[in-house]
Amino acid sequence: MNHALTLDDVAGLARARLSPPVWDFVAGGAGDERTLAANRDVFDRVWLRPRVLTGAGRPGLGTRVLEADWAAPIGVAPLAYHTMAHPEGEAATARAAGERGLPLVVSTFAGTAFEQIAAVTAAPLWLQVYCFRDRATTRAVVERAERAGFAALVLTADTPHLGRRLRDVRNGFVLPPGVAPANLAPGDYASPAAHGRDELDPDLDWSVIGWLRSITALPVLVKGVLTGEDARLAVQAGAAGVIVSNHGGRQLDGVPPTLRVLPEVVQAVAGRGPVLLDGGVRRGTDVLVALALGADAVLLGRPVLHGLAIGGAAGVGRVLDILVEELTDAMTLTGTGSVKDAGPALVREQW
Ligand SMILES: Cc1cc2nc3c(=O)[nH]c(=O)nc-3n(C[C@H](O)[C@H](O)[C@H](O)COP(=O)(O)O)c2cc1C
Ligand SMILES: CCCCC(=O)C(=O)O
Repeated sequence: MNHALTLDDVAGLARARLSPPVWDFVAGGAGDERTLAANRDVFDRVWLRPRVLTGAGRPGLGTRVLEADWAAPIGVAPLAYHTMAHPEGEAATARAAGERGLPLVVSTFAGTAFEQIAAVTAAPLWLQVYCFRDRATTRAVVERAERAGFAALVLTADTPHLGRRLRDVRNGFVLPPGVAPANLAPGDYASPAAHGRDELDPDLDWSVIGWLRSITALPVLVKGVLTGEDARLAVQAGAAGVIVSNHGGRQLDGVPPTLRVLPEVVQAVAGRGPVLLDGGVRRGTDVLVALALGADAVLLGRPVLHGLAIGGAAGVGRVLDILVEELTDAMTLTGTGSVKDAGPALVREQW
């Protein structure tokens, strides 16, 4: 594990550890996986403009999001069933993130009880909310997370139903034995595709933000925003922030890579709350580019499950350490002293 020097190294090791259908469930995207590929390719089309002799010295990576301290502008994206990758699941992830002062967004479909997750980290925990047709189910999940000490809700808005993930269709993917949601009532969750088709509420509109705010005191962020128009509506509806995300290319194939739409979302939100980005972040320079184009922080998805697969909490720790070290390197070598110093002058499109 210690010879893994990049997140791609970790992915390579993880692939050998996971069964092919689980690997495909994690790695795959919707349709032809055009959006999945673009999320990464877009970072290759941007170059950094380093400033020299700035006197910036060793950079400070710390930042504040929703009045909480993060040791770096990097959090863990909501991912269903960490227990698919390692038996200790979200508890292992939370331990690794917590030891590093980094936040974790816990999925509605977490494989570990919220209370167990909260017990092992002092870093911020946010609950990702899937809104079910049965609002009582959603309400129970939200109340449980709030009681466990979670600090914010992240409403996933891009999933009126689960996208067409052809790898899973071809594999007839079902959850491995022993993997189930730990914070939902017992039920038949074996096929994410079937459950995601039948149980999620496809009729949601912006009033759901008001409803969530009526059942909890927690701030609500909206995840899955890809246009300036929706970013504006999110803030108007009472959202505390937005997450620019195409669900890691797993929902509609053909929507743009997140980095491309980040500037229009940042402009629309206009400082009225944090703007986070996920999708394809695999290197410290990717983080720095996202910050330069206006993100307050990024969330990391699949690499976290890769880390779990290769070594539980230690594996996730390795993934987070690599990204933090790479970001430190990139900030040092561009003369960027702090997160807030990263601005548009730092990047240039490929020419
Ligand atoms: C296996 C897997 C499970 C996911 N589960 C959820 C989930 O439960 N809720 C959610 O909002 N997003 C979920 N996502 C999407 C991630 O939060 C995130 O948007 C995406 O993975 C970021 O892209 P990246 O993997 O390229 O870093 C999932 C993604 C993967 C790969
Ligand atoms: C029903 C599980 C949904 C998990 C999810 O959001 C994803 O796989 O992208």
